[in-house]
Amino acid sequence: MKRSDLAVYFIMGTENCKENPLSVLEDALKSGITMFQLREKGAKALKGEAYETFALTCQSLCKEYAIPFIINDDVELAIKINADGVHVGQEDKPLAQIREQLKGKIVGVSVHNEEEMKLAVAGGADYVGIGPIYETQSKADAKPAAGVSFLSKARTDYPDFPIVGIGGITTNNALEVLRAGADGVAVISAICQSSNRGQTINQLK
Ligand SMILES: C=C1C=NC(C(F)(F)F)=NC1=N
Repeated sequence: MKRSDLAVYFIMGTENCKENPLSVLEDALKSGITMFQLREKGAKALKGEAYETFALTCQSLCKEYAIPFIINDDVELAIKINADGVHVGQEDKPLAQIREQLKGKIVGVSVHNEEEMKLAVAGGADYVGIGPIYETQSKADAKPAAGVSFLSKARTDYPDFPIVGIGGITTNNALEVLRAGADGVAVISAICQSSNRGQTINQLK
């Protein structure tokens, strides 16, 4: 994984799209996203066979565009379908165990403070997600918007570590996140709901 892979990190699940999620993903891939995370959450989340089939279809679309395909939380599925990696939160399995299970794959970790950042870096994470930077519509149990202050601090403490900002990021505030030191921005709604994804994605870079 290169730091530039984090430039426009699209995250999506079936709950985030009104249109067909696969056509949204293909349009986003055509429009220049640099990384994709399948984050299947919510009351109507796909489960079992349907979830795996959907994941495999997303994976093959990403492969067509040579874009890293990341699974949120589900380490077992990521291993089973040989995804390019996983993104995990603080509540998931110990990072050391995930790192062991996914040697050579991308392991991303959500961090919210200096202690979590220190543990993620020491534990072998390939990148960290910091947020929510702004108010988010996409995560029901999100912590309050933190702004860019912790992101700036993390960049100061870890000048060369891959960091992506997440939470309420749009074409209107992405630049602030990058100026604060993020390698890129993770986006759900701004891309899912865009009427011109090519333009939106260019304005996030
Ligand atoms: C809760 C999350 C926090 N950060 C990220 C990412 F942007 F990928 F780092 N993904 C998530 N699912």
